[in-house]
Amino acid sequence: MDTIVQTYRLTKRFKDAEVIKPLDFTLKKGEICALIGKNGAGKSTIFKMLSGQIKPTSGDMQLFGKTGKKKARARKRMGFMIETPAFFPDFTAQQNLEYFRIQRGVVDKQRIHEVLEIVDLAKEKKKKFKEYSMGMKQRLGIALCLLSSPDCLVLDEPINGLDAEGIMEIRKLLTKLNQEKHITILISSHILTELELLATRFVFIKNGVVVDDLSKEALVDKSRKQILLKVDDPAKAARVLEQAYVDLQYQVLPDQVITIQNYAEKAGEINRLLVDSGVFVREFRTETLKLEEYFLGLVEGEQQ
Ligand SMILES: Nc1ncnc2c1ncn2[C@@H]1O[C@H](COP(=O)(O)OP(=O)(O)OP(=O)(O)O)[C@@H](O)[C@H]1O
Repeated sequence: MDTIVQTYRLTKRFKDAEVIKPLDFTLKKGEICALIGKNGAGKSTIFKMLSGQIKPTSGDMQLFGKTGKKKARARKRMGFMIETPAFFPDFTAQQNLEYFRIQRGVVDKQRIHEVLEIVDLAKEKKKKFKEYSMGMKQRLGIALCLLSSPDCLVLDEPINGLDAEGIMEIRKLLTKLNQEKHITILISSHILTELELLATRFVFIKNGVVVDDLSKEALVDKSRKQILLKVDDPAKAARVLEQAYVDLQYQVLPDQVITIQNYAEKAGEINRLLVDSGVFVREFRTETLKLEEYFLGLVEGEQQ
């Protein structure tokens, strides 16, 4: 079974507000899938529907290919960290995990030591939770998710508020879980750059709608350099360019501006070609597309 999550036209309405519009989403085995959207976009609501914490208003979903009652058993193969786990501040990390191990019916006592090793907290297991840094607290939360040896982790903003070192540690940990333990990961953030180095797929969400869904390769592609030119006759320029380059990707923008996405290395040649064809080129430059700005444009904007 290669599909871990599949939703079909899943929606959620709170009173008058439809906060998740019909959502068709697939999470494939082995992915580290980042759900990116600003606060209020609907990330937690999607995760809560997946975890069973809240009921969808309409639509359906399969977990590990199961629906109906079998879905509940399939859900046990997933570890969710949606809200900060309610650890006891005066308990040590080990005592906290022991409490939840019993509560969740995990039989193997040894598992506590295993998960503390995995999240690199074994040496600090006797420290009280309240003495932990933010990053350590988050890693303990992930350890708690791992107690039941899940095949998939769903983590809601686990690096929110962490410093650079904390973010790097979580990134290292999640990469290790994915590559060595073959755990599929669905993770959310409101900042693309936090997950840019970690995820293998990026799903952008705005006002409860998926506005883009890109592989890592496609994302890297979008961050390549582009050519920006300002000409007197954009239609003519476009004709000349299309004749010269069959697979040219370009956009004609307002103010007689044309941007070319996939030929930055041929900037000089393109400039010459246009001039030789009688196009008056007023401005010509290559620029690096600011990925963060581009995607902020995608996920920000007025709430509907
Ligand atoms: N229980 C609720 N009752 C009413 N509205 C809710 C409820 N839960 C969430 N919402 C609304 O649904 C929308 C989506 O919220 P959600 O928490 O899913 O967003 P998010 O992308 O996870 O953002 P954040 O990172 O701020 O949690 C928001 O407008 C929020 O106010």
